[in-house]
Amino acid sequence: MYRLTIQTQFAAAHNLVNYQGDCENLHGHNWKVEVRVAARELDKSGLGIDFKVLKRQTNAVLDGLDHKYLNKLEPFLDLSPSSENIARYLFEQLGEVLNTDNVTVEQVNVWESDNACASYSLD
Ligand SMILES: Nc1nc2c(c(=O)[nH]1)N=C([C@H](O)[C@H](O)COP(=O)(O)OP(=O)(O)OP(=O)(O)O)CN2
Ligand SMILES: [Zn+2]
Repeated sequence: MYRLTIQTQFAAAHNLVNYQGDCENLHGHNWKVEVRVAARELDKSGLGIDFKVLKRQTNAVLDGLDHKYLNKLEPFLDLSPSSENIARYLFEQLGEVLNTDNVTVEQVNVWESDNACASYSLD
């Protein structure tokens, strides 16, 4: 099995729901996003999936979050937009566009800061 990872980022505002502390107030982050996929086989170019495709599809999903107030977006109307829930949302959205017989989205890591990351994965 081959494993490929890309990194990208988005900026957005949010506030944690049902949370007591500073983070219940509106604030923002520059989230770094890492997407890891597994590929069973390589194509004739030796690629599991083109990094360009992986980045383009990821950025297309992130465009829906970039420079938005996450709490006001449909996926987070009834769900606190924590990094954990953002990671799961991205995992599910990316699975819909990237999963094939050959490629499987395995893990999404969402870095809220340089030292805090939440992940969602297959198991
Ligand atoms: N498990 C999680 N914990 C927290 C999340 C989260 O998404 N998942 N999010 C937050 C807040 O979004 C908050 O913005 C982060 O606050 P904090 O960790 O305090 O960030 P700081 O940069 O202020 O870190 P310090 O090291 O405390 O200065 C909170 N927790
Ligand atoms: Zn925050």
